[in-house]
Amino acid sequence: MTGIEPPPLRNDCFALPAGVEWTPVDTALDMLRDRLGPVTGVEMRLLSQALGGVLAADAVALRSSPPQANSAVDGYGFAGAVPEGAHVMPLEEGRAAAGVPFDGVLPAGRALRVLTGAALPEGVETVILEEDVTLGTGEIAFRGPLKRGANTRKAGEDVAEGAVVLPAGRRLTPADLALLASVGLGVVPLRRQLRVAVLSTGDELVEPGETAGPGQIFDANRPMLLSLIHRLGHAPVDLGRVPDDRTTLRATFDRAAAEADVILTSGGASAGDEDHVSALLRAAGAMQQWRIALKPGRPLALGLWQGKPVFGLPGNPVAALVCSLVFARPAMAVLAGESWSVPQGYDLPAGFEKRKKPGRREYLRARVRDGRVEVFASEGSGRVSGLSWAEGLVEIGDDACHIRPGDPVRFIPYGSFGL
Ligand SMILES: Nc1nc2c(c(=O)[nH]1)N[C@H]1C(S)=C(S)[C@@H](COP(=O)(O)OP(=O)(O)OC[C@H]3O[C@@H](n4cnc5c(N)ncnc54)[C@H](O)[C@@H]3O)O[C@H]1N2
Ligand code: MOO
Repeated sequence: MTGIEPPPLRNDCFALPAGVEWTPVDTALDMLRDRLGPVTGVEMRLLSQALGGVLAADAVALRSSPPQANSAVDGYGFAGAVPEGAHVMPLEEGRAAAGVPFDGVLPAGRALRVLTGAALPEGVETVILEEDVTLGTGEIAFRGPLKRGANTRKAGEDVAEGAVVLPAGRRLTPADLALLASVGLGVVPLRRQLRVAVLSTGDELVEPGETAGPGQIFDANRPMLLSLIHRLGHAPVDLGRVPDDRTTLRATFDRAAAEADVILTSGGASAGDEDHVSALLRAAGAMQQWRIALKPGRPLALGLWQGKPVFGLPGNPVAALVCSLVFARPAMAVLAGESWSVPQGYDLPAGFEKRKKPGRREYLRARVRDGRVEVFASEGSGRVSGLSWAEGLVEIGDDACHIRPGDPVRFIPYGSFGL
């Protein structure tokens, strides 16, 4: 499995259905899900280096967990159940501890000292908690009833040997590492990290911290997109700022295609005189100008540059983030070998009023206060402060046209998008 590389993407993978003027968000998402696939190779990695990696194959338990029946408490073990009432049992010499099993068979009617995690020796089926026992000389006294199997854990009760514990496409969490370790997996096949090139376009852009002249603005999208990619578990490749000059942009695209698996650009995505991203992709013959029934984020240019998918995000920072979260995030996940996931939202009462055109999905910057969804004061797509003010997005459904305070609306926390 090591070193296997998947095939390149087909040239028409971003083509939208013919005859649909404004494509609904869900149709566009279905298309991405169906037409994209992993583009990254596979390597074996130690569990200690596997956090955040994407499983390239189902993880199968090498052994049951727990591997044998064992005690859930510190106490005394014996065979069978005991009825209600007082009981006295003679104590067997020795004990069973985790990792140090009792070497023998416990005769019926006798009790043995057992500690938490100890494999149950033959003859022990039930354990009584030490707090419920009076210890005498060579015997214990306690009260029933106790069911057979009380305070014990069955072999394989968590996972059976041979069971699939995690599916291919899973991005590993700290809890997943515990699960894999518990079933004996010390090495796992993981996808190589997806490399995502990020570049900003526009003559007006200046690096934050530098001196900006009149008419110039600081590049806000690049730090946002680079850190987003990092958060999503991919490897960001910073290709800097590119002026509105087609030769330089072409050279930067060539570099991006050589150094990365996917290219994210911002700015120049629509069809104006200086919209060089879409112009270049169009000239390369593999460009789709998506017309998605979505606000913000109408102009989204998708294409392939030397076989590498390009997401031409709109320049307005709010649209750039929304398009990244709604489209680029799931697409990059699939390219990285992850399984498709829909960000989990919560229906909560609106703390705002809004009218909108039906037939178009809208995402507003939002946060939850006192159980109600608040939205940012402005819907302006250049208002970066609102992105930072928000703690998530509220998704206003395609067909909604009038939201009144108290109506249920879907709030999707940034965390559900992986931020
Ligand atoms: N005639 C039309 N004009 C526009 C339309 C339209 O449909 N018809 N759509 C508007 C919408 S909606 C958006 S969004 C923008 C997207 O245009 P571009 O992707 O071509 O982006 P630019 O024109 O290059 O920039 C838009 C805006 O964003 C600022 N910007 C760009 N990059 C950055 C950055 N890295 N950091 C911060 N801000 C950035 C740029 O200065 C512009 O103000 O088009 C509308 N126009
Ligand atoms: O993409 Mo524009 O508003 O839709 O910012």
